[in-house]
Amino acid sequence: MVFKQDRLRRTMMFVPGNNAGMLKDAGIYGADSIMFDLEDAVSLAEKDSARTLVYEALKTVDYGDTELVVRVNGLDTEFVKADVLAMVKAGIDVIRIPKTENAAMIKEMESLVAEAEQRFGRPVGSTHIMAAIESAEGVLNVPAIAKASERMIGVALSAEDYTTDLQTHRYPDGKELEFARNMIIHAARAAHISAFDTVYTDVDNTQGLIDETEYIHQLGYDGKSVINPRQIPVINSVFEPTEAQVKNAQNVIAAIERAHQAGSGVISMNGQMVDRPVVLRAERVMKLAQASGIVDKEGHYIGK
Ligand SMILES: CC(C)(COP(=O)(O)OP(=O)(O)OC[C@H]1O[C@@H](n2cnc3c(N)ncnc32)[C@H](O)[C@@H]1OP(=O)(O)O)[C@@H](O)C(=O)NCCC(=O)NCCSC(=O)C[C@@](O)(CC(=O)O)C(=O)O
Ligand SMILES: [Mg+2]
Repeated sequence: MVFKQDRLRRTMMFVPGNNAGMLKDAGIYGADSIMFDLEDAVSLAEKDSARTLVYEALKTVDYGDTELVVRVNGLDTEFVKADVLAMVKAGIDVIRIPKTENAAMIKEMESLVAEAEQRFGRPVGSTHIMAAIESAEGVLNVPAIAKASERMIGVALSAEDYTTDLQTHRYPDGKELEFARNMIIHAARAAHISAFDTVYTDVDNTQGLIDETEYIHQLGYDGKSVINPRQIPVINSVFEPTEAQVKNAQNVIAAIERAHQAGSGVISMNGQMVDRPVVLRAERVMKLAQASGIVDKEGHYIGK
Protein backbone atom coordinates (compact mmCIF):
# COMPACT_ATOMS: atom_id res chain seq x y z
CA MET A 1 0.00 0.00 0.00
CA VAL A 2 1.27 3.49 -0.85
CA PHE A 3 0.67 6.28 1.63
CA LYS A 4 1.51 9.91 2.26
CA GLN A 5 2.15 11.95 -0.88
CA ASP A 6 3.01 8.96 -3.06
CA ARG A 7 -0.62 8.10 -3.54
CA LEU A 8 -2.86 9.95 -5.98
CA ARG A 9 -5.82 11.45 -4.20
CA ARG A 10 -7.74 13.51 -6.74
CA THR A 11 -11.16 12.45 -5.46
CA MET A 12 -12.28 11.23 -2.02
CA MET A 13 -15.97 10.28 -2.23
CA PHE A 14 -18.27 10.56 0.79
CA VAL A 15 -20.59 7.56 1.03
CA PRO A 16 -23.32 7.81 3.69
CA GLY A 17 -22.76 4.89 6.08
CA ASN A 18 -26.49 4.20 6.43
CA ASN A 19 -27.08 3.61 2.70
CA ALA A 20 -26.54 -0.07 1.89
CA GLY A 21 -26.97 0.41 -1.87
CA MET A 22 -24.40 3.20 -2.07
CA LEU A 23 -21.95 1.22 0.10
CA LYS A 24 -22.22 -1.79 -2.20
CA ASP A 25 -21.60 0.15 -5.44
CA ALA A 26 -19.19 2.82 -4.17
CA GLY A 27 -16.19 1.11 -5.77
CA ILE A 28 -17.44 1.21 -9.35
CA TYR A 29 -17.11 4.96 -9.98
CA GLY A 30 -13.32 5.25 -9.98
CA ALA A 31 -12.77 7.51 -6.95
CA ASP A 32 -9.16 7.44 -5.77
CA SER A 33 -10.43 7.16 -2.17
CA ILE A 34 -13.82 6.14 -0.77
CA MET A 35 -14.85 7.78 2.49
CA PHE A 36 -17.54 5.97 4.47
CA ASP A 37 -19.37 8.48 6.61
CA LEU A 38 -20.53 7.71 10.14
CA GLU A 39 -20.78 11.39 11.13
CA ASP A 40 -23.04 14.09 9.70
CA ALA A 41 -24.69 12.07 6.90
CA VAL A 42 -26.03 9.66 9.55
CA SER A 43 -28.79 10.58 12.01
CA LEU A 44 -28.36 9.91 15.76
CA ALA A 45 -30.88 7.07 15.59
CA GLU A 46 -28.88 5.29 12.89
CA LYS A 47 -25.35 5.60 14.33
CA ASP A 48 -25.09 1.97 15.49
CA SER A 49 -26.71 0.42 12.43
CA ALA A 50 -24.55 2.54 10.07
CA ARG A 51 -21.39 1.36 11.86
CA THR A 52 -22.50 -2.25 11.42
CA LEU A 53 -23.36 -1.68 7.73
CA VAL A 54 -19.94 -0.12 7.00
CA TYR A 55 -18.18 -2.90 8.91
CA GLU A 56 -20.02 -5.56 6.86
CA ALA A 57 -19.27 -3.71 3.61
CA LEU A 58 -15.56 -3.57 4.46
CA LYS A 59 -15.55 -7.30 5.17
CA THR A 60 -17.56 -8.41 2.14
CA VAL A 61 -17.33 -5.91 -0.76
CA ASP A 62 -14.27 -5.95 -3.03
CA TYR A 63 -13.17 -2.30 -3.44
CA GLY A 64 -9.98 -3.28 -5.26
CA ASP A 65 -6.99 -1.13 -4.37
CA THR A 66 -9.07 2.01 -3.74
CA GLU A 67 -7.98 3.76 -0.56
CA LEU A 68 -10.64 3.23 2.11
CA VAL A 69 -11.33 6.00 4.60
CA VAL A 70 -13.97 6.35 7.29
CA ARG A 71 -15.19 9.61 8.80
CA VAL A 72 -15.87 8.60 12.38
CA ASN A 73 -17.98 10.58 14.82
CA GLY A 74 -16.35 13.44 16.71
CA LEU A 75 -13.96 12.78 19.57
CA ASP A 76 -16.45 14.46 21.91
CA THR A 77 -19.25 11.99 21.09
CA GLU A 78 -20.33 8.74 22.71
CA PHE A 79 -19.89 6.95 19.35
CA VAL A 80 -16.26 7.50 18.51
CA LYS A 81 -14.70 4.63 20.49
CA ALA A 82 -17.04 2.05 19.01
CA ASP A 83 -16.48 3.57 15.54
CA VAL A 84 -12.69 3.30 15.79
CA LEU A 85 -12.78 -0.24 17.22
CA ALA A 86 -15.06 -1.52 14.46
CA MET A 87 -13.23 0.22 11.62
CA VAL A 88 -9.76 -0.86 12.74
CA LYS A 89 -11.04 -4.41 13.23
CA ALA A 90 -12.35 -4.32 9.64
CA GLY A 91 -8.95 -3.13 8.38
CA ILE A 92 -9.74 0.43 7.28
CA ASP A 93 -6.81 2.31 5.69
CA VAL A 94 -7.51 5.80 7.08
CA ILE A 95 -9.60 7.34 9.88
CA ARG A 96 -10.81 10.88 9.11
CA ILE A 97 -11.33 13.00 12.23
CA PRO A 98 -14.13 15.54 11.78
CA LYS A 99 -13.98 19.06 13.24
CA THR A 100 -10.30 18.89 14.18
CA GLU A 101 -9.35 21.87 16.32
CA ASN A 102 -5.84 21.13 17.59
CA ALA A 103 -2.91 18.70 17.65
CA ALA A 104 -4.07 17.18 20.95
CA MET A 105 -7.06 15.72 19.12
CA ILE A 106 -4.72 13.90 16.73
CA LYS A 107 -2.85 12.46 19.73
CA GLU A 108 -6.15 11.37 21.27
CA MET A 109 -7.15 9.60 18.05
CA GLU A 110 -3.68 8.08 17.80
CA SER A 111 -4.18 6.43 21.22
CA LEU A 112 -7.64 5.11 20.31
CA VAL A 113 -6.32 3.67 17.05
CA ALA A 114 -3.24 2.08 18.67
CA GLU A 115 -5.44 0.47 21.33
CA ALA A 116 -7.72 -0.96 18.64
CA GLU A 117 -4.80 -2.23 16.56
CA GLN A 118 -3.39 -4.07 19.59
CA ARG A 119 -6.78 -5.51 20.49
CA PHE A 120 -7.44 -6.88 17.00
CA GLY A 121 -3.90 -8.00 16.20
CA ARG A 122 -3.31 -5.44 13.45
CA PRO A 123 0.22 -4.08 12.98
CA VAL A 124 0.61 -1.03 15.21
CA GLY A 125 0.96 2.04 12.98
CA SER A 126 -0.80 0.47 9.99
CA THR A 127 -3.98 2.59 10.33
CA HIS A 128 -3.53 6.12 9.09
CA ILE A 129 -5.24 9.33 10.16
CA MET A 130 -6.38 12.48 8.40
CA ALA A 131 -7.91 15.63 9.82
CA ALA A 132 -10.88 17.65 8.58
CA ILE A 133 -10.50 21.35 9.37
CA GLU A 134 -13.95 22.83 9.96
CA SER A 135 -13.45 25.92 12.15
CA ALA A 136 -11.37 29.07 12.61
CA GLU A 137 -9.59 27.40 15.55
CA GLY A 138 -8.71 24.43 13.33
CA VAL A 139 -7.35 26.66 10.56
CA LEU A 140 -5.15 28.60 12.99
CA ASN A 141 -3.75 25.32 14.38
CA VAL A 142 -3.40 23.43 11.10
CA PRO A 143 0.44 23.54 10.92
CA ALA A 144 0.66 21.70 14.27
CA ILE A 145 -2.23 19.38 13.37
CA ALA A 146 -0.55 18.33 10.11
CA LYS A 147 2.68 17.42 11.93
CA ALA A 148 1.10 15.86 15.03
CA SER A 149 1.57 12.20 14.10
CA GLU A 150 3.48 9.87 11.84
CA ARG A 151 0.10 8.37 11.02
CA MET A 152 -1.16 11.58 9.36
CA ILE A 153 -1.69 11.30 5.59
CA GLY A 154 -3.63 14.50 4.93
CA VAL A 155 -5.62 17.54 5.96
CA ALA A 156 -8.93 18.54 4.41
CA LEU A 157 -10.91 21.76 4.30
CA SER A 158 -14.57 21.29 5.27
CA ALA A 159 -16.13 24.49 4.06
CA GLU A 160 -19.74 23.90 5.08
CA ASP A 161 -19.00 23.84 8.82
CA TYR A 162 -16.08 26.27 8.43
CA THR A 163 -18.14 29.04 6.81
CA THR A 164 -20.82 28.55 9.45
CA ASP A 165 -18.16 29.00 12.13
CA LEU A 166 -16.90 32.17 10.40
CA GLN A 167 -20.49 33.48 10.37
CA THR A 168 -20.58 33.72 6.61
CA HIS A 169 -21.61 31.28 3.89
CA ARG A 170 -20.15 29.96 0.65
CA TYR A 171 -19.98 32.37 -2.28
CA PRO A 172 -19.37 31.32 -5.92
CA ASP A 173 -15.98 33.11 -5.99
CA GLY A 174 -14.79 31.35 -2.80
CA LYS A 175 -13.11 34.50 -1.39
CA GLU A 176 -14.26 33.56 2.13
CA LEU A 177 -12.12 30.38 1.88
CA GLU A 178 -8.86 31.98 0.67
CA PHE A 179 -7.12 32.13 4.06
CA ALA A 180 -8.09 28.58 5.03
CA ARG A 181 -7.13 27.15 1.64
CA ASN A 182 -3.71 28.79 1.80
CA MET A 183 -3.09 27.74 5.41
CA ILE A 184 -4.08 24.14 4.68
CA ILE A 185 -1.96 23.69 1.56
CA HIS A 186 1.09 25.18 3.29
CA ALA A 187 0.61 23.05 6.41
CA ALA A 188 0.19 19.93 4.28
CA ARG A 189 3.26 20.56 2.18
CA ALA A 190 5.39 21.44 5.23
CA ALA A 191 4.34 18.10 6.77
CA HIS A 192 4.72 16.19 3.45
CA ILE A 193 1.11 15.00 3.49
CA SER A 194 -1.88 15.43 1.17
CA ALA A 195 -4.18 18.46 0.98
CA PHE A 196 -7.85 18.00 0.10
CA ASP A 197 -10.22 20.73 -0.87
CA THR A 198 -13.79 20.85 0.32
CA VAL A 199 -16.96 19.38 -1.20
CA TYR A 200 -18.76 21.23 -3.99
CA THR A 201 -22.40 20.91 -3.04
CA ASP A 202 -24.09 22.22 -6.23
CA VAL A 203 -23.98 18.79 -7.86
CA ASP A 204 -25.62 19.87 -11.14
CA ASN A 205 -23.30 22.86 -11.68
CA THR A 206 -20.47 21.26 -13.67
CA GLN A 207 -18.86 24.55 -14.74
CA GLY A 208 -18.78 25.75 -11.13
CA LEU A 209 -17.02 22.52 -10.11
CA ILE A 210 -14.50 22.88 -12.95
CA ASP A 211 -13.71 26.49 -11.95
CA GLU A 212 -13.26 25.58 -8.28
CA THR A 213 -11.11 22.53 -9.12
CA GLU A 214 -8.89 24.54 -11.48
CA TYR A 215 -8.36 27.05 -8.69
CA ILE A 216 -7.37 24.49 -6.02
CA HIS A 217 -5.23 22.60 -8.56
CA GLN A 218 -3.36 25.86 -9.17
CA LEU A 219 -2.85 26.28 -5.40
CA GLY A 220 -1.23 22.83 -5.27
CA TYR A 221 -3.99 20.70 -3.75
CA ASP A 222 -4.01 16.93 -4.34
CA GLY A 223 -7.76 16.75 -4.87
CA LYS A 224 -11.23 17.35 -3.48
CA SER A 225 -13.76 15.63 -1.30
CA VAL A 226 -16.71 14.58 -3.47
CA ILE A 227 -20.38 13.92 -2.64
CA ASN A 228 -21.58 12.45 -5.94
CA PRO A 229 -20.05 10.05 -8.50
CA ARG A 230 -20.79 12.51 -11.35
CA GLN A 231 -18.16 14.83 -9.87
CA ILE A 232 -15.32 12.29 -10.22
CA PRO A 233 -14.63 12.50 -13.99
CA VAL A 234 -15.00 16.29 -13.90
CA ILE A 235 -12.29 16.63 -11.25
CA ASN A 236 -10.06 14.02 -12.88
CA SER A 237 -10.22 15.90 -16.17
CA VAL A 238 -8.89 19.06 -14.48
CA PHE A 239 -5.98 17.06 -13.04
CA GLU A 240 -5.30 15.38 -16.43
CA PRO A 241 -2.13 16.78 -18.01
CA THR A 242 -2.24 18.06 -21.60
CA GLU A 243 -0.33 16.35 -24.42
CA ALA A 244 2.22 19.20 -24.41
CA GLN A 245 2.76 18.83 -20.65
CA VAL A 246 3.31 15.07 -20.98
CA LYS A 247 5.78 15.48 -23.84
CA ASN A 248 7.66 18.19 -21.97
CA ALA A 249 7.79 15.97 -18.86
CA GLN A 250 9.20 13.07 -20.92
CA ASN A 251 11.84 15.36 -22.41
CA VAL A 252 12.79 16.66 -18.95
CA ILE A 253 13.16 13.12 -17.55
CA ALA A 254 15.23 12.03 -20.57
CA ALA A 255 17.39 15.16 -20.32
CA ILE A 256 18.16 14.69 -16.64
CA GLU A 257 19.04 11.03 -17.25
CA ARG A 258 21.57 12.17 -19.85
CA ALA A 259 22.90 14.75 -17.38
CA HIS A 260 23.27 12.13 -14.64
CA GLN A 261 25.17 9.84 -17.05
CA ALA A 262 27.50 12.75 -17.73
CA GLY A 263 27.93 13.24 -13.95
CA SER A 264 25.84 16.43 -13.65
CA GLY A 265 22.61 17.24 -11.76
CA VAL A 266 21.62 20.09 -14.06
CA ILE A 267 21.24 20.45 -17.84
CA SER A 268 19.88 22.96 -20.31
CA MET A 269 16.88 21.99 -22.47
CA ASN A 270 15.75 24.38 -25.21
CA GLY A 271 17.46 27.18 -23.30
CA GLN A 272 15.69 26.31 -20.03
CA MET A 273 17.53 25.05 -16.96
CA VAL A 274 16.45 21.54 -15.90
CA ASP A 275 17.30 20.72 -12.28
CA ARG A 276 15.77 18.73 -9.42
CA PRO A 277 12.53 20.76 -8.87
CA VAL A 278 11.80 20.70 -12.61
CA VAL A 279 12.32 16.92 -12.61
CA LEU A 280 10.05 16.42 -9.57
CA ARG A 281 7.30 18.40 -11.33
CA ALA A 282 7.79 16.30 -14.47
CA GLU A 283 7.49 13.08 -12.44
CA ARG A 284 4.22 14.32 -10.94
CA VAL A 285 2.89 15.10 -14.44
CA MET A 286 3.76 11.53 -15.54
CA LYS A 287 2.05 10.05 -12.48
CA LEU A 288 -1.13 12.03 -13.24
CA ALA A 289 -0.87 11.03 -16.91
CA GLN A 290 -0.62 7.36 -15.98
CA ALA A 291 -3.63 7.64 -13.64
CA SER A 292 -5.57 9.38 -16.42
CA GLY A 293 -4.79 6.53 -18.85
CA ILE A 294 -3.30 8.87 -21.46
CA VAL A 295 0.18 7.28 -21.60
CA ASP A 296 1.30 3.72 -22.27
CA LYS A 297 3.55 1.66 -19.98
CA GLU A 298 6.65 3.33 -21.43
CA GLY A 299 5.16 6.76 -20.73
CA HIS A 300 4.39 7.65 -24.37
CA TYR A 301 1.34 9.84 -24.93
CA ILE A 302 -1.57 7.84 -26.40
CA GLY A 303 -4.47 10.16 -25.54
CA LYS A 304 -7.89 8.93 -24.46
C1 LIG B 1 -25.94 14.76 -3.31
C2 LIG B 1 -26.90 13.63 -3.51
C3 LIG B 1 -28.11 13.78 -2.56
C4 LIG B 1 -27.41 13.72 -4.98
O1 LIG B 1 -28.33 12.70 -5.15
P1 LIG B 1 -28.85 12.30 -6.61
O2 LIG B 1 -30.07 11.46 -6.42
O3 LIG B 1 -28.98 13.50 -7.47
O4 LIG B 1 -27.69 11.40 -7.16
P2 LIG B 1 -27.52 10.77 -8.60
O5 LIG B 1 -26.43 11.47 -9.30
O6 LIG B 1 -28.82 10.70 -9.30
O7 LIG B 1 -27.04 9.30 -8.28
C5 LIG B 1 -26.65 8.41 -9.32
C6 LIG B 1 -26.20 7.10 -8.75
O8 LIG B 1 -25.06 7.33 -7.90
C7 LIG B 1 -25.34 6.86 -6.59
N1 LIG B 1 -24.71 7.82 -5.66
C8 LIG B 1 -25.02 9.13 -5.53
N2 LIG B 1 -24.23 9.68 -4.59
C9 LIG B 1 -23.42 8.69 -4.12
C10 LIG B 1 -22.42 8.63 -3.16
N3 LIG B 1 -22.07 9.71 -2.45
N4 LIG B 1 -21.79 7.46 -2.94
C11 LIG B 1 -22.13 6.35 -3.62
N5 LIG B 1 -23.11 6.35 -4.57
C12 LIG B 1 -23.73 7.51 -4.80
C13 LIG B 1 -26.87 6.86 -6.48
O9 LIG B 1 -27.27 5.93 -5.49
C14 LIG B 1 -27.24 6.45 -7.86
O10 LIG B 1 -27.08 5.05 -7.98
P3 LIG B 1 -28.09 4.18 -8.89
O11 LIG B 1 -29.44 4.36 -8.27
O12 LIG B 1 -27.56 2.77 -8.75
O13 LIG B 1 -27.99 4.74 -10.26
C15 LIG B 1 -26.22 12.25 -3.33
O14 LIG B 1 -25.20 12.14 -4.27
C16 LIG B 1 -25.70 12.01 -1.91
O15 LIG B 1 -26.45 11.64 -1.02
N6 LIG B 1 -24.41 12.23 -1.69
C17 LIG B 1 -23.76 12.06 -0.39
C18 LIG B 1 -24.00 13.29 0.49
C19 LIG B 1 -23.14 13.24 1.73
O16 LIG B 1 -22.47 12.28 2.00
N7 LIG B 1 -23.10 14.34 2.52
C20 LIG B 1 -22.32 14.41 3.72
C21 LIG B 1 -20.91 14.79 3.42
S1 LIG B 1 -20.63 16.51 3.17
C22 LIG B 1 -20.55 17.17 4.77
O17 LIG B 1 -20.77 16.51 5.72
C23 LIG B 1 -20.10 18.61 4.88
C24 LIG B 1 -18.65 18.70 5.38
O18 LIG B 1 -18.49 18.07 6.63
C25 LIG B 1 -17.76 18.07 4.33
C26 LIG B 1 -16.33 17.83 4.67
O19 LIG B 1 -15.98 17.56 5.82
O20 LIG B 1 -15.50 17.83 3.72
C27 LIG B 1 -18.32 20.19 5.58
O21 LIG B 1 -18.41 20.65 6.73
O22 LIG B 1 -17.98 20.84 4.59
MG1 LIG C 1 -18.69 19.13 8.33
